[in-house]
Amino acid sequence: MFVLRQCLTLGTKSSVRNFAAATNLVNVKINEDTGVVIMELNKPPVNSLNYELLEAMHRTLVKLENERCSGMILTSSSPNTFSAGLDLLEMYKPTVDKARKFWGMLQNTWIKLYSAPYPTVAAINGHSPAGGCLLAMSCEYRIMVPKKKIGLNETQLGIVAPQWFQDCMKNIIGSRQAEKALIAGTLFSSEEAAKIGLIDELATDKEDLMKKAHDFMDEQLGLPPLARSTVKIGFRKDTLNRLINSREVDTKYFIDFIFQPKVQESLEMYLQALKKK
Ligand SMILES: CCCCCC/C=C\CC(=O)SCCNC(=O)CCNC(=O)[C@H](O)C(C)(C)COP(=O)(O)OP(=O)(O)OC[C@H]1O[C@@H](n2cnc3c(N)ncnc32)[C@H](O)[C@@H]1OP(=O)(O)O
Repeated sequence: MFVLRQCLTLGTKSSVRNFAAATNLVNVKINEDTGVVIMELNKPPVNSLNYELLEAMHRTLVKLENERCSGMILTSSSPNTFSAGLDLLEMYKPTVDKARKFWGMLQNTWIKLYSAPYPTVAAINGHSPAGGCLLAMSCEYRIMVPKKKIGLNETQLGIVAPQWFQDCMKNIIGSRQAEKALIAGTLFSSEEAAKIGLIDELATDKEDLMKKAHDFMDEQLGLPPLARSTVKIGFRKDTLNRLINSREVDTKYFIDFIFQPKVQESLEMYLQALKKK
């Protein structure tokens, strides 16, 4: 299988097709021979997750349900950042309608990604704070380049990671470690994240990252797909259902929270600090 994949990625026999995407916010390529898809986030400079990027991801995930997709590798075209998390401008002084639409699309995208039956790998080629960490945690396996940061740092911004973000972290690193990390809003270095199991493997560089992602994919493709996906969904269903059964409450909580003057103040200060950097 490994040799076959090397041939395919070296291009001798491979047939890689670009997915016709409605926008260039995501680059999507499917290997017609293996069915493995690479979804590359492409919203420079830092892949901040605004409505349009989330919609492009969601549209792709829906489309993959009808393609012969055997697995998906999620990565980024940015040299330094996997994703900077939610676009702060979506939360800073929005209208209620805009905030509601944005949050609904985030929920939609997460539900599709977290419940994808095929194997999913996050090839984390840069920083991955907050919503970026959520995307990575929603995949089944995480590989990361060295000396970058990952974590749910919301507390540090004066906001709170929603329950489903917290659940994803608990499911990966356990309740005690997650509680400490969430209260402090810890951003872990790649190396620290590997130690606590927030990421599964370290890679030396982008090339090694993609090689390791394909290696994991090869292992998964050797397993009976129905048994594999049944176990995966079994593990994830409580976390999924917790959000699916309370989407409206979750949205209301988000809106009530971000419209508080103190929260808007914190966001304004954080945005200014980012601009001054
Ligand atoms: C009850 C519910 C309450 C709310 C729940 C909210 C849940 C999740 C929250 C989030 O995901 S909030 C987002 C948190 N993200 C961060 O804290 C990361 C902030 N960014 C950074 O730390 C850095 O940008 C980086 C990712 C480490 C990359 O550093 P780099 O030096 O390469 O790039 P910068 O110069 O800092 O940034 C370039 C450019 O992008 C703008 N920007 C960065 N991050 C964001 C963002 N998340 N949203 C919007 N814009 C962002 C940054 O201001 C720069 O802009 P310009 O100065 O070039 O205009």
